[in-house]
Amino acid sequence: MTATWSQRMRHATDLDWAAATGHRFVDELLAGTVADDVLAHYLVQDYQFCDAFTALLGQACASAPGLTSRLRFARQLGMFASDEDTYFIDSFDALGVPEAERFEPTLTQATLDFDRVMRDAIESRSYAQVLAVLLVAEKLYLDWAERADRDGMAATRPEHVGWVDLHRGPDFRAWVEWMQAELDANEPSDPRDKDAAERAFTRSVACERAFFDAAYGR
Ligand SMILES: Cc1ncc(CO)c(N)n1
Repeated sequence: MTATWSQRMRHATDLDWAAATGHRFVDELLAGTVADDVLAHYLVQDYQFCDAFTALLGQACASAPGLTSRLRFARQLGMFASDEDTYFIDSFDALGVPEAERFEPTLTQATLDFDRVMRDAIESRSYAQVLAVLLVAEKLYLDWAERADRDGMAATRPEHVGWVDLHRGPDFRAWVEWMQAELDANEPSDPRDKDAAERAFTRSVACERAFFDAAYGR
């Protein structure tokens, strides 16, 4: 079997992908040893990431070719507005993150860069470009979270376990696999759109790695 378009994009980013899924932050999260200030900083920045990400999901819903795909994104948007947001609020409470930090933090360069990638995809309105960024964000998180299934997880605090559990399990896996098949089924015939989607994919993987680095780089 020859590799699909999405598999080729994925393999072209092997180095950054492995650095992100094997990152110190993930090691410490799974071990339950991540320092509270590191986790708080990461979650504060990630809440801002989630703002652009929600907009990106909305664009996917708008750019999707038909009702079946559109409803798939609509369901995921609903999950984001409930389970994922609850996790953030509960974790901010547990970690004592003040209001201003929750809603108007100073953004790190890594967050700004990732935000740009997502906003570029939104502005393109290209289904392939939007899906490429979404797929990286979700598949890379599935990959590191499934390390807990393979190796076990020593973490027990809800702020730790909750973040792992949001990114693994049969439903999350099915969502990621659906998106990957959807991207391959919608490989652009326009070479410029295809090229832009490939660049969006690559940039997103580099952003994921830099985002974890930034949790320590203060
Ligand atoms: C930075 C980042 N990438 C991916 C996800 C999950 O999509 C997340 N919550 N944050």
